[in-house]
Amino acid sequence: MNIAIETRGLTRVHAETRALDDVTLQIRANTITGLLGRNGAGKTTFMSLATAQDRPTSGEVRVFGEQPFEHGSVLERLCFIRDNQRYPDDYKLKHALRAARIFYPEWDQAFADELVAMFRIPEKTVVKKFSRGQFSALGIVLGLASRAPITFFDEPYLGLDATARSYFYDVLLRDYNAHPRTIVLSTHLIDEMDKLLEHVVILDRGRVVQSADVEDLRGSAHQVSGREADAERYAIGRRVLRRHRMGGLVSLVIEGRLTAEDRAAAAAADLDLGTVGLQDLVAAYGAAEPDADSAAEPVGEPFAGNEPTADRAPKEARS
Ligand SMILES: Nc1ncnc2c1ncn2[C@@H]1O[C@H](COP(=O)(O)OP(=O)(O)OP(=O)(O)O)[C@@H](O)[C@H]1O
Repeated sequence: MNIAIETRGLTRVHAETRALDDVTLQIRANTITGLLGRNGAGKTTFMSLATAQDRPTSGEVRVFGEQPFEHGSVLERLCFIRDNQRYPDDYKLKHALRAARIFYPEWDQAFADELVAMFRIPEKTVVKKFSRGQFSALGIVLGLASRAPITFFDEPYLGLDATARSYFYDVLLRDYNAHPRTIVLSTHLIDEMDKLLEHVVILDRGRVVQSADVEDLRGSAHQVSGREADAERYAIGRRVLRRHRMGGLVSLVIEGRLTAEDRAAAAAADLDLGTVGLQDLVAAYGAAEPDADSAAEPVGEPFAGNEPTADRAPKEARS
């Protein structure tokens, strides 16, 4: 397996906050990996450390086998598009493109021009006067046209309208297929990006609670719904990741692959079985706050007592 990024015990502490806490993981080369997790989970911190924009408190990060800090040959292969990127006051589109052309060895100007036209990025306005969506679009142009071997996007869609977001997902996939490379992106729009992601790393309060291929994750749980008493009986002895209650009905996200016995048990109890969406799985693994309120958890009510813990987390997350 070709590894692009590897961390061991990576930790970043700010005063009282463990922004990243003993993170050991690997990100495969030539995959699109989603960094998922609630606000403050440590996603930006992870990207800042991997791109040498910040230093770990302890532990280490290796990018293409090297420590990135002050390692020019590694840094020139990285592109980090931050959601709050700063540009010089007088910078216009052409200045940002010119700087990118100098900085990124694989820069594709024709592709950048195509993207600028599609996103309708203004040429005469200084970047600091851009709308939020135009600002994000500029980041996307720089990130994609850089063709950097590893490109990090930190919530690249902020302010983009639905048409522009859909265009971004399409063009990202098209360009990634034509020019395979490693893409790491943080997102809260899990349902929208579901089809883009091959691997996900779910962070919660600075720790990795899941690092898995999306296909494996999808198969790692199932959903059962029906009358509450019947569903709860089915759940006895199984680990319930999420509960959604609707009147006398309940829908449970249950850890574990569906077996023939599960199907028989569900059919006997007149329960419906279904697959679990990535959003629900992430909520189950990455946002399982026992007392999170329902407004913060629109997909359902987390089940107290079933919060993922280190001994329940998968092997890779624990190692
Ligand atoms: N420079 C800093 N000083 C103090 N605390 C910080 C600093 N940078 C990050 N933190 C804290 O570290 C934690 C992780 O922050 P981080 O920005 O990595 O989260 P995130 O997952 O990217 O969040 P979001 O989804 O809201 O962007 C947060 O609690 C944040 O307040």
